Amino acid sequence: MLLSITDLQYSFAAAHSQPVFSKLSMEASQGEFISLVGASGCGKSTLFKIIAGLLEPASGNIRISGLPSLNAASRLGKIGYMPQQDLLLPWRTVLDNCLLPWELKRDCSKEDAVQQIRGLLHRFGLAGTEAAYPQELSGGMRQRVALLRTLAAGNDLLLLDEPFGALDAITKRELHRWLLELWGGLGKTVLFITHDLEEALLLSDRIYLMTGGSCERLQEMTVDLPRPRHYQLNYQPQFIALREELERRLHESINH
Ligand SMILES: Nc1ncnc2c1ncn2[C@@H]1O[C@H](COP(=O)(O)OP(=O)(O)OP(=O)(O)O)[C@@H](O)[C@H]1O
Repeated sequence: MLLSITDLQYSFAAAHSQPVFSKLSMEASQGEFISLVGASGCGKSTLFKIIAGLLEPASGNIRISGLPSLNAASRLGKIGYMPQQDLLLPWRTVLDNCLLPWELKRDCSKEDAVQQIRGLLHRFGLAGTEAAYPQELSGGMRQRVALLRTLAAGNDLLLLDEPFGALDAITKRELHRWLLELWGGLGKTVLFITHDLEEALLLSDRIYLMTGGSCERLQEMTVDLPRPRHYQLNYQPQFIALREELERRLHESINH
């Protein structure tokens, strides 16, 4: 198992007497694509911040690659994390933004790092943008740069928090196609937060339904659809049935 979380508990400061979650368990295998869906405020982003090492849980275990559970400081930098806002630095070019992970690690020469980033820019359909500044790019391009920067850190586990949430339907559709192709060739494990149920079904092997509060084992749904997947799948009866089931279960879990 690449990621195994057991009995996680977390509360923000005293103002919130209720824990965000009190006994949360979940897991992800190497190469799996997993979406997390759930009502706004149920704790999805908080869970990502804990896994990434930005927040320390009150209790519980987070094991990565079967190693003993690490504290937050030791997890920091070992997991690729793309927060909801792209956080590209406006005063840096695309290339310099993408070099940030290398600047933190300096695990190879700068020339090698630049060459690697140029290869990725090409693969991400961003060739020719390396000298541009983030504000000169479209929303879809910015998200691809942010994802590239997350990938450039070289971690096996990627946490993507609503990466396409703010994009229009057509751009989103293009990025789905692109992400499916890219992920197919990378062997990375992805945890993906979304409010878009069709997006979750199209991309994922499994979906966790988060309710927050005192839930124990998260409800999950296996997306048993063949790969490679494409958008036409949305109109097929098997997909529509899964969408109905997911919506029903989500509704039930929220009103439980
Ligand atoms: N820094 C903070 N201090 C105090 N409470 C917080 C903080 N960040 C989040 N919360 C609270 O914790 C709960 C979970 O928030 P979180 O952002 O994890 O939810 P979410 O499921 O990601 O929501 P959304 O889908 O709207 O992004 C919410 O009740 C929120 O108000």
